[in-house]
Amino acid sequence: MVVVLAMKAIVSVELAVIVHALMLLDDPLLSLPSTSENPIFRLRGSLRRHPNNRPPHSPLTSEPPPFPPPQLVLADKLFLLKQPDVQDIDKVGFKEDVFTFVKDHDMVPLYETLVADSVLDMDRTLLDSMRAKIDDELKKLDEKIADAEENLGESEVREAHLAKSLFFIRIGDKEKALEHLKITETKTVAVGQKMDLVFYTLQLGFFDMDFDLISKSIDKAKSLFEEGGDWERKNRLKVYEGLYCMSTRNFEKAATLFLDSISPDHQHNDNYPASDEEIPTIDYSMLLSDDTDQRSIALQLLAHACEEYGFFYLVNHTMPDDVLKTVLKRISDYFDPKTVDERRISYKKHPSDKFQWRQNANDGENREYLKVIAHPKDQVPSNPISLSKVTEEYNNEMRKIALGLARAMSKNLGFDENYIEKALDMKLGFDVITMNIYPPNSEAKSDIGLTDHTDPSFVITLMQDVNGGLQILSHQGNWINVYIPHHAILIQLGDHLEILTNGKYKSHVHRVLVNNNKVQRISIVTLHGPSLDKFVVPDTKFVDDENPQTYIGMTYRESLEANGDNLIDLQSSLELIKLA
Ligand SMILES: O=C(O)CCC(=O)C(=O)O
Ligand SMILES: [Fe+2]
Repeated sequence: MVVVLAMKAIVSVELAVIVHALMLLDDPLLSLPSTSENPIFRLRGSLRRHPNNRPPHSPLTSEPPPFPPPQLVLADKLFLLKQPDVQDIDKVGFKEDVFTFVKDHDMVPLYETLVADSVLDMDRTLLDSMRAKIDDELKKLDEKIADAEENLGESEVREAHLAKSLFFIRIGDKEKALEHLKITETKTVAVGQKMDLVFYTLQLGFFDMDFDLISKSIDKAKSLFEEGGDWERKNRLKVYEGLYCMSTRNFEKAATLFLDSISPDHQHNDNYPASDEEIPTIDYSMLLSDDTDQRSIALQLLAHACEEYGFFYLVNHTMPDDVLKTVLKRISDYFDPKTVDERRISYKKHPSDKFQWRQNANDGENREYLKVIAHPKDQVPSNPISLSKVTEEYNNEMRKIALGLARAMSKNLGFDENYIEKALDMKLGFDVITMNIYPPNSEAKSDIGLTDHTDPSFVITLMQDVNGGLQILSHQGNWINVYIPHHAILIQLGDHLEILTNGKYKSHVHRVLVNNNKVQRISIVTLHGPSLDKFVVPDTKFVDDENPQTYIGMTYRESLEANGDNLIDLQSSLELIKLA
């Protein structure tokens, strides 16, 4: 009676919370399936997620296992059945549910235990029929494995072994399931698929609260992620780890993990409808990979994202987690609502072309922001504020990423990899960081955090603390809600890449909503520009009879001065640069 003994051993509040937390993630699981259909397949992909919240457009990924695992619903009912304070009338219902589940999934080992514990009555005919079905099914699964091993490819062999592992999970035979998951692992190459096997193991661990198995599996998953892995699986692991933390009473860590993995329901605003269309995801590590196949897949995906979208999420990049965390913390401290007057006074005293600070709460804009020059070094003011060191570190890291993208894009455009760097003279590139907080530390006067605009520069990189509010207008004219996966960077192409490529790679309009003051959000937006003196004009390579030159040339400085109070203001002047 492993299950029930383990259940008893657990402090009731914790188990109830854990199982109910799982259930909250997917309401349909509250009722047990009443058909003989295998819920593992029926519920595949049922993890409630933002529609935009999908793995990269990468052929190397596949669907992870269902979440939450249906067996945990069974564990919940079994637990409630054993509680003295649960009403008898409710117990009758739970007993029926448990019986149906056991019967539908041929869970012979659990049935025998429940009969021995007088929870269920013995029905010999049922037991024999379940055993016969298991034998029958195992025979078929073994035949499939033999056939795959003899006649088919590696992926079919893996699939056949996985099917047998899932069968043992379904009938609740933990030992055999673990044994067979190990065999399946030896047939698995892709990191994502290896992760999925760990998720199945975690499901087994949570079913009977096998803490040793759970913690070993979490460690294993984490080390697998060091080899790569998509963000959705990483999010999923956070939920599992959060549950584990709850069961060990580490509630603070659990809360952080849950919040990190949550989807941004709060970001919708009925007055500014936008779709949840998928935004491409590019794996930076694949762009730099030594494996030529991987690199070429990543380059193709990047070319598609640049031409068809003009924005994408960058994952598996090189921005260190601690640098991002520190900069976000410092910005949050800096925007302390109690010190807003100090900031106002301080910025009156500073050169307005080196810093710009504003607090706007009006119909057209509702944000507080600080803009600072981050590159080249001789432009960076001797910054008196607490942020200078962290923004310098952050920008050093982000510059490397922007230059890495410049190299990849140069190749995609048919040039050698230094092309963009030279064409925009990025060694002396003018980088400005804008730190935004929405709504500002005063009541917002409208829904608009930042109104529709495009940005000058080569690319714009954006990181943030929470999702919510940013919308991008697609080239097809639809507004799309942006949901940046945890720790990913949103990359947007800037006006000057559009000018250089004569419109092949376009910048795009975007805006920020403040969502009725529901969520306060910090973003760090860097415009990685050409050097101020670089004359930027469409390259002749992109100009021919079919594609006449559509932009006039001017230096970056002239383009920034054309439409702003000063350079740091960074207003787009694309409309002035565009030929009719
Ligand atoms: O904060 C955001 O999400 C976007 C900000 C932005 O577009 C900008 O600062 O140019
Ligand atoms: Fe912007």
